[in-house]
Amino acid sequence: MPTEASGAPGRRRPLTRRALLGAAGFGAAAGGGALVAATVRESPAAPSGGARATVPFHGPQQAGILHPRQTHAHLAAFDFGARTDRGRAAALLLRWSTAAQRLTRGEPVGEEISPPGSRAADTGVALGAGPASLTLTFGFGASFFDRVGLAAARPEALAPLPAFPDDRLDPARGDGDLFVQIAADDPLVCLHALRTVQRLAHGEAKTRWVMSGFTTAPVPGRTAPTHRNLMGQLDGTANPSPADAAARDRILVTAPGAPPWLAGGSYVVVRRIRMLLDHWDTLPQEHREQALGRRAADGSPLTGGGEHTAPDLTANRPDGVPVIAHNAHIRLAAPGANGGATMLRRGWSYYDGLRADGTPDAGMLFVAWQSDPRTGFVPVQQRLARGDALGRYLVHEASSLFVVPGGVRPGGYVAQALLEI
Ligand SMILES: C=CC1=C(C)c2cc3[nH]c(cc4nc(cc5[nH]c(cc1n2)c(C)c5CCC(=O)O)C(CCC(=O)O)=C4C)c(C)c3C=C
Ligand SMILES: [Fe+2]
Repeated sequence: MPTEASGAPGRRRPLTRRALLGAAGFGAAAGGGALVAATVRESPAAPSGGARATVPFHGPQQAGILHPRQTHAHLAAFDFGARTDRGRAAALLLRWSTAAQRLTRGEPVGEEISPPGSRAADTGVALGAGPASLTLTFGFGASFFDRVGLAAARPEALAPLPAFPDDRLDPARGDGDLFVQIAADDPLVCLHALRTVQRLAHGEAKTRWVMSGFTTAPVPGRTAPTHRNLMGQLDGTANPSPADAAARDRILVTAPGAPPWLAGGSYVVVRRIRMLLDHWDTLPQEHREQALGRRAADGSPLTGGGEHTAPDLTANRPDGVPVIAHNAHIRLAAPGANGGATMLRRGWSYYDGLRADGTPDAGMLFVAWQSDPRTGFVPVQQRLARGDALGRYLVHEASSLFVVPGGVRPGGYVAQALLEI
């Protein structure tokens, strides 16, 4: 077990890196110097493609936001234990950052950064399989700031999401002090990273929930193809392009007044949205396409063109009825209908077997990134919840909002500028 906490939970006190490296539950196990050396060691040349492909952990943004979606993901939230304080939280984030750096290079995470009492370091389950574009992306729930004694630093945009009509949320599968999104193009690499993150949280934070998702494997020769969700729709067509600077400003926190720890960060909404697939699958194709406003085969809008042709929301049929229905999903969700609301939707499908009633427990792990949820997700979901034709076949079962700090520089750790102020 870790030694006693270095301060009472919530107590605010100056925190130097030296103090951090001596913090309980970390320094005792690792020895600060060895760990710092490990965090600054530079990566070997990145191999390219498939299992050997790497996405650097360090950079101006955390990896896993703008990078094309990998095929496997675990989304997990953690709650701190009773003894947590700012120093212990910083030590955990240093452990996690060190592990993330190593895992994303395909290197083992050795015993030397394990907290005392945690289970054995690495069973080798993913040996030789990765890093397969592994990314680990860390975030904080609103409760994080209270738990570490930094309530005054909690961003206003991290206010709880409003209640939406017809939400059927399970609190045990939402929120949490800490969040991690782990994604990779190999399922063993992905699970190994989750198990490592859990191991390194030992004595400090407990897993609150985990949700696991998947999408189609990349098609050779096609770059970042739109994926099909479990309703059979091409999903992601109208996403903002991370290559577009104006769009990036709506995905990442780039405002000059943002606190340093948040610069280049983002806010992520995570929702478990079950699909009533047994019902949906029996509907005539025309009805399914009307509910969305796009054709199933190629994702083109019902007003014509190809997948990336802009929908004509003013077009009417000869009888005066709009070609894209008043309650079609893409009409209600469009930025133009929601004050310009923009978000990068980057979710995964899930299948968790059958429910007690024999229907599939399947749907979408909706993951949306934005610079401010109050002008991103919230207005869009408010509109969708009032009458989206697709919504009849969906049940929102879990919901979370996390703030995701900016990127990590070599030798640093996630949210260092917040935790060492
Ligand atoms: C609040 C935000 C949104 C939720 C929740 C949401 C759920 C959801 N969406 C689909 C399938 C599709 N959505 C599509 C487009 C689309 N969806 C949103 C927002 C939410 N969706 C936006 C902003 C847009 C883009 C609108 C536009 O500008 O045209 C599409 C069309 C293809 C695409 O652009 O991605 C599909 C398909 C499901 C199945 C779902 C819940 C499970
Ligand atoms: Fe959508």
